Amino acid sequence: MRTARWAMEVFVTRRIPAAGLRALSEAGGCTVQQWDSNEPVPRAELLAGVAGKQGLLCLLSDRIDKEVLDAAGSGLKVISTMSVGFDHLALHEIKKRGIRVGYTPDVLTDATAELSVALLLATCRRLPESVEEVKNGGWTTWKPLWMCGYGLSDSIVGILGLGRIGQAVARRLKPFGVKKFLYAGSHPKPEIAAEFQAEFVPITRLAEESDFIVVTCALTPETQGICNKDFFCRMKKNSVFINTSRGAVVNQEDLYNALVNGQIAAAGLDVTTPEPLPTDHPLLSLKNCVILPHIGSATYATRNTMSVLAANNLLAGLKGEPMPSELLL
Ligand SMILES: O=C(O)[C@H](O)CO
Repeated sequence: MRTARWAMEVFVTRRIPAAGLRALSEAGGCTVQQWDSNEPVPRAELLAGVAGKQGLLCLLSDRIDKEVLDAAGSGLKVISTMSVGFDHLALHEIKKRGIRVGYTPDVLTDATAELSVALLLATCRRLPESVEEVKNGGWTTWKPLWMCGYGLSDSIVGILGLGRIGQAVARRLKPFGVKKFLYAGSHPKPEIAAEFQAEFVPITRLAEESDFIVVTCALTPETQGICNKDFFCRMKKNSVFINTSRGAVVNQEDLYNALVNGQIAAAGLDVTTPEPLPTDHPLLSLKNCVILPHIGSATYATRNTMSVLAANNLLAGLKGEPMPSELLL
């Protein structure tokens, strides 16, 4: 634990990039208490740490629910999450208490879109499997029918959730020769979709017609488990499924069955339920499933910028000023 002298009190739930902590300490006027570790704050420490604080800077791995809000007490004014996702925050309880929320959209869009494309290519061109074959002696000679996968050229790409990250993915995939973009979501976005000549379709059609599906939607009650048995059954046998949003958008048992039964060709996941995925999880036994440890936004520059934005959101909220990125509840 590290403590510095300020007038308002804030709790920071993890070791964050130095730039973010510096932004807090240079602003003056607060006392910062931090769980100064790379590992998540234990629940008991979170409940104790937040007690009596006016500000909370948290991460997507911290569940901020009624229990935490009660432990904080009525003085808590601002919650600033160093993430664009906010499904870990009990927004209904937060709103009831009049607490303001800051988050970090935009600054991680490029990094996350880049990782989505990397994961898509790694999955459809079987990169982890191929690297493994080189190491284990499976590479005996050049073979016409060996390690073949699927390419983007002339393909149909379906984006589930054409938000900031979905658009940035489409923008990056277009030069690979994608024939057509489809998108599904809560409503059509004709002006945005025009850039990619993307067609708004029901999710069932997205599943049926896409060669590649990239999930970039937010996790909400509406999207929870939306990629389920029915969805995977509709997908083409040679199609590839990519998820860089939140694990809970996918019914993982249904995905496992789709991969094992050859209903779809492959899947690439940067997000799972739970995180971390237990090392004996069935999905990890599949060669046609590439799993990354939620590294969408993990560039040094992006994480620095996220931490500074999270700090600035917190400070602005504490001062009663407009936040650089406030989540409107
Ligand atoms: O919600 C977020 O900020 C992302 O998932 C982090 O990569």
